Formats: sequence, structure tokens, C-alpha cells
Amino acid sequence: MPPARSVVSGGTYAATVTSHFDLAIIGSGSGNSLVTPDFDDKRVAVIEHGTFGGTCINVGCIPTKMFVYAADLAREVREAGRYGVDATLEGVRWADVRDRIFGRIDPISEGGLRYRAEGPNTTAFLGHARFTGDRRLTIDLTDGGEETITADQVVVATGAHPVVPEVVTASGVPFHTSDTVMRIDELPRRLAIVGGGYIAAEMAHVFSSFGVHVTLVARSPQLLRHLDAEISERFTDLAREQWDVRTGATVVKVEPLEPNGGAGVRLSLDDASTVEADLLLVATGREPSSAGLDPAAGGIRVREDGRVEVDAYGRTSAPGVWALGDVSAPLQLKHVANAEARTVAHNLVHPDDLRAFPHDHIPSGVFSHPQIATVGLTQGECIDQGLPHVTYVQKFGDTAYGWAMEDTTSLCKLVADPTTGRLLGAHLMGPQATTLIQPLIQGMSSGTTVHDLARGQYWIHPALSEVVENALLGLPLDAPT
Ligand SMILES: Cc1cc2nc3c(=O)[nH]c(=O)nc-3n(C[C@H](O)[C@H](O)[C@H](O)COP(=O)(O)OP(=O)(O)OC[C@H]3O[C@@H](n4cnc5c(N)ncnc54)[C@H](O)[C@@H]3O)c2cc1C
Ligand SMILES: NC(=O)c1ccc[n+]([C@@H]2O[C@H](COP(=O)([O-])OP(=O)(O)OC[C@H]3O[C@@H](n4cnc5c(N)ncnc54)[C@H](O)[C@@H]3O)[C@@H](O)[C@H]2O)c1
Repeated sequence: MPPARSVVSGGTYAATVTSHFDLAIIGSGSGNSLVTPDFDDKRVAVIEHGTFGGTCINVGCIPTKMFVYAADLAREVREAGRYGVDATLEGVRWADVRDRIFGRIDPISEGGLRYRAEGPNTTAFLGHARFTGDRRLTIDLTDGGEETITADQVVVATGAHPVVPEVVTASGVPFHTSDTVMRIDELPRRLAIVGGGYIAAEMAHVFSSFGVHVTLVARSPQLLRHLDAEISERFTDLAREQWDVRTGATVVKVEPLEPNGGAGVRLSLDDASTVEADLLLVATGREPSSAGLDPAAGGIRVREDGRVEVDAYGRTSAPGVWALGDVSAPLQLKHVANAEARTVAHNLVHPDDLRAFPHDHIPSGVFSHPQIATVGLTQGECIDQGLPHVTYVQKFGDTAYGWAMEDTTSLCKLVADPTTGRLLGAHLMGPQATTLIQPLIQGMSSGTTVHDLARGQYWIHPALSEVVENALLGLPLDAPT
């Protein structure tokens, strides 16, 4: 492992580095995968101002889901008595859970940096990149000084970062975001989470399953309000059974619990109620990391919401400059960033055969309790768009495996076009929802009709996937198409 130097080239610090590259990539998350064999005989720079490897591996999808797995286990032990299996959760060794997770992850980041630093044609710059001209970047190196490079092509893959409301930052009270909360030294007794989206739902599940009292403060009347209304409503009801959920509530004041500071926080809400907690987690969205790039200096247009403007092929308004992932994508999801990176990797070397981003039928999952998975249109969107549609809701509890699980709350809701007999959307809430949804994503992507999806293949009996089969068969379509 080379020491953490700002400019790493060939494993040794290079005082004078090559200043012109064939390709410069800003951001080592999904951007790092652009260094394909097509670039074996070309010079590539990867610039990173944070932890090498980006969000997903270091502070996003991977560690959160590793915590979620442990949380699911803890919850199952607690609930085993329902099935006549008596078990007691003796404790959760937070430090051991945390260290197991980061003990796997941290070496991956280190290995990724080493691989780029020691690559024969790659240079890893550790520092903050900003545009200072057309395809010209000035890098404020992490350990001081700056370096200016140019490149034939530049890819902006700078991701997104947490937004923290001013009421929190102005208070001076210590708080966490998802970037830091997974590394805390010990579990708090009480955790307050501000936000009602993905991160809030997943972190509330993790910490409450580990025995922490969780209070969740959300501005909107329902949690996960981007989802199908029925799912969002039912999830909010189930959340209230697990956590102290304050919906339709805005935080108006944040202050330390003790007059002289120290641990603990008191939140005052606009309904005159208060929340007291030992730790505060802010999960109020992530904004694209575009501003710090000085995009205008590079001729790069940015949308009102902060996303770098790209066309269907990933081209920005500046010739030779591309963007992908959270900094420009319509959704902040790793599978979207990966798909866009595959597209840009092709387009970089095939200027006469450009491919468009595959943005149809993008699914997403929320790894909370319960788990949620969704793809396509919601019923509400069909109504808003005046689309003819039919729906069907299949309860997990009305299938054989659902009986085994004594399930009373899980569901699979399908939305279909009665004329074409094709699926328009699928929305699942319950155990393994993110896995169960896959045949429905496949059906939508390949344009298979509901009838062919249901009857064109076997479904293993009495597997949980019969929920999906029965949901398809339940859709009130006129006739098999
Ligand atoms: C807690 C959490 C859980 C998540 N869970 C999931 C999940 O389960 N499934 C899912 O699909 N998605 C999940 N996501 C979203 C997913 O992590 C992101 O969509 C994905 O990582 C974005 O990849 P990216 O390459 O666009 O950006 P990133 O991976 O964020 O990479 C951008 C990199 O650019 C660097 N950078 C930024 N600006 C500069 C600059 N000016 N100079 C140099 N370097 C710079 C950053 O430090 C960063 O390393 C989660 C996100 C979070 C926060
Ligand atoms: N499983 C996954 O795929 C997964 C998991 C975590 C994160 N992510 C990605 O990361 C993104 C960021 O996650 P997130 O949970 O921070 O964002 P989010 O957009 O999912 O939710 C943000 C929440 O904060 C609320 N909010 C916004 N501003 C607020 C304010 N000033 N005061 C109070 N509440 C406010 C919103 O109403 C919303 O409930 C997600 O949109 C998602 O794309 C994905």
C-alpha cells in the first residue's frame, strides 16, 4: 500500500506528473470502472478527494446492507416465539458487528487505490478537482499544493453528498449523517432521525433491531412518499408500531440536552412537541456534487436541482466532457450509476456508435423492516397520466409460504395495462421483496405479457415466489394476450 500521498503514480510520489491524459475521471466510485482494457495503451487519471471507491462501497449500499443483515437476524431471534421457537437475544456486540463490516470494506478501498496507483497507465490523484478551462482541471491536493492537468476526455462522476438543514448546522449541536453514523463507538440509548426517506427507513430498522429507541421525524404525512400510496401508507403504519414516528413535523429548534453541551440533543417540532435523544442522525437527502467543480469554468451546464446536464448518451454541454451517476442521473441508485458507467465506457471509445443510457424500468429497494421493492408506474401515476390500468393486490399471507411465515402484513401490488396485457408497475412490501420482484423487472424489460409471465414458466411450489405468480394471475385482464 503506497502511503496516502496526494499524487500517486506508479507506486511512488511523482513530483512532476504527466500533465496531459487521454482520459481524466473525477470521482473513484462508479467512475473507477471506466478504466477498461480499451484504455490499456492510454494514460488515465483518476481523481478522488475522499475515500477511494466512492459512496456505495465505503458509506452506502454495502455497509448498510451488511448492518441490515445483522439487524434482520436480531429481529428474527426476538420474534421466534411466534412460531413456538423460544429464543432470547442476549445482546448485540455493536463494536464486533461494525468491525466485521469495515474490516472487509476498508481493505477494498485501499486495494482499489493501490491498483490505480501502481497501474502502468493510471495515475491516482488524491485531492479536489475543479474545472479551470475546457477539459482543464486544477486539483487541490489533499496534502497541500495543487496540480493542473488537461485531458482529451473528462468524465464527471462526483456523486452526491448529504444535505443538512440549516436548523441543524446553525445549532452547533453534533450530528451524524450516513457518512459517519455507521462508525460510532457505541450504540446510543435513544436515536433521533430527521428525514423520512430511504436512509431514515433503513437506519431506523438497523438501530431499533439492535435495541436502540428510535424516534423518526418526517416533514411529510407519510414515510417513503415516493412509493405507491398504498405501500407508503402501510409502511408508515408498520413503522409506527416499531418506532416513535412523528410525521407532518418540521424541526424548528435543535439544542443540546445539557445546558453546557455534551452528549444529547433536544429537537423542538412545529407542533410544539419535543424529541430527546442521545444521538442525532440527519437523513434529509443528498445533493449532486457539482457546485465544487466550478462547472461553468469548464463550459458545463448544471440543472436547477444541481445535477450536471447530460444528453441521452452522457455528454455534457462541454465537448469531450461526460457525466454519470448521482451527479447527473435521474435517480441516485448504484445500479443506475453502474449502468451509466457501462454506457459511457462504450461511448468514450465509440464516438460513431453512441449508446443511450438504459433508463427504462429502473427498480429500487428499501432494505428496512419490512423490505420494499418497486419498479415502474404506481397506480397514482397511472391515474395522473390518464392511463388505462388495472391493479391487483396479492397478500403474502394468502399463499402457502405466507402461512408458514404467519404473515399478515406483506403484499404484492401489480399495475397492468388491460389492453396490451403488459405490466406497468410492481410494488412489493414484505420479506425478500427485493429478490421476489426480479421476474417482474425481467418481464417488463423484455415486454412479456402478464399471461406469459405467469404461465410461460414453472413457479416452484410452495415457494414464496408463488406470491408473484398469484398476483399475476389475479390481475383482471380481459383475456390472455
Ligand atoms: C447510506 C446509503 C445507502 C445506499 N444504499 C443503496 C442501495 O442499497 N442500493 C442502491 O442502488 N443505491 C444505494 N445508495 C446510493 C448509491 O450509493 C449511489 O447511487 C452510488 O454510490 C453513486 O455512485 P457514483 O459513482 O455516482 O458516486 P460516488 O460513489 O459517490 O462517487 C463519487 C466520488 O467522487 C468524489 N468527488 C466528488 N467531488 C469531487 C471532486 N471535485 N474532486 C475529486 N473527487 C470528488 C467523492 O468523494 C466520491 O468518492 C446508497 C447511498 C447511501 C448514502
Ligand atoms: N436502498 C437504496 O437503494 C438506498 C438506500 C439509501 C439511500 N439511497 C439513495 O440515497 C438517496 C438519499 O437518501 P435519503 O434518505 O437521504 O434521501 P431521500 O430523498 O430518500 O429522503 C429524504 C427525506 O428527507 C426529507 N427532508 C428533506 N429536506 C428536509 C428538511 N429540511 N427537513 C426535514 N426533512 C427533510 C424528505 O421529505 C424525505 O423524507 C436516496 O434518494 C436514494 O436514492 C438508496
